[in-house]
Amino acid sequence: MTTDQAPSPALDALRQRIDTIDAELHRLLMERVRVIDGIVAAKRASGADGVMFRPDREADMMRRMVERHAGTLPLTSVEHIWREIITACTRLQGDFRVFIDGSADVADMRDLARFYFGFSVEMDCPGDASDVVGTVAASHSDLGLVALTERSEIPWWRGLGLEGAQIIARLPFLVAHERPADLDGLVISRPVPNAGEPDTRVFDARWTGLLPGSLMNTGIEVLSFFRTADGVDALLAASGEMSEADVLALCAAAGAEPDVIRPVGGYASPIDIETDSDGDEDFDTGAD
Ligand SMILES: C=C(O[C@@H]1C=C(C(=O)O)C=C[C@H]1O)C(=O)O
Repeated sequence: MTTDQAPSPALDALRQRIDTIDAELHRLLMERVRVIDGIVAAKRASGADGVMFRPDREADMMRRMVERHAGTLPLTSVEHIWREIITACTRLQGDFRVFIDGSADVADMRDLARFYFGFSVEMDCPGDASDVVGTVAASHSDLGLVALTERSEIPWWRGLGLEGAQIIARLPFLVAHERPADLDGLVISRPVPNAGEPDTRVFDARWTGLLPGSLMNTGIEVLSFFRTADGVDALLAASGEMSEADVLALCAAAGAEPDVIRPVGGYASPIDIETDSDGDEDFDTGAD
């Protein structure tokens, strides 16, 4: 018999405390769902239909979670628990599927989808990233998950647009050197009703010539690019405070003169949980 099985009043008392906490957590979860019922009614009354995810609200919730977190429970475990809760609560408002990009590593892509959208959501793989974009654009409220690679085999973002499928989130949202489900990806959906201004805007930009290295020094991030016969198709991310004209001017100053620049969505800025604004390592991510 191990010590653990030996009668110990102290251990019994602690387990009773865990049981009480679990019952309270469960009670609070059920109470949360009753509040969601009210949110469903309020959204219906305001005419909201289609995509029920509200990425800007979720980003705020996650930021507050990071701020209040303390102790040894890895922050990414808390994140995962909340992702399961939020997705379950969103599905109660209207069901949806997640279409995943078949050109990425299957295991990494499934991990990413399961981490953010839980284990009960239906997943499907219609093909490559372009197929995901097309399938989401033709859907009522489904989501797409596309892997971000620096150099893309296809300019899959050409099918995006603010009226159809667009970028609504960037993953992982909590950034750490080592974390579970760490594939870089973008979430795609049809327009989110009453969406706020994103921290970062994303553009489809095309120009003739090379990709100037100095573009990255302008504050613009090249999320991905595709080389055409005589130029570049790029997916560019810029601060939400920059206008389309600002982005165009920065590109031109760096030596790329886009003849096409189109907004294709945006996202809440991911949070680096290893380095706070002072540069201190503050959060336990569960990494070795
Ligand atoms: C509850 C809402 O809908 C969704 C579910 C959320 C949740 O469970 O907390 C948060 C944002 C939305 O993605 C909402 O819009 O507030």
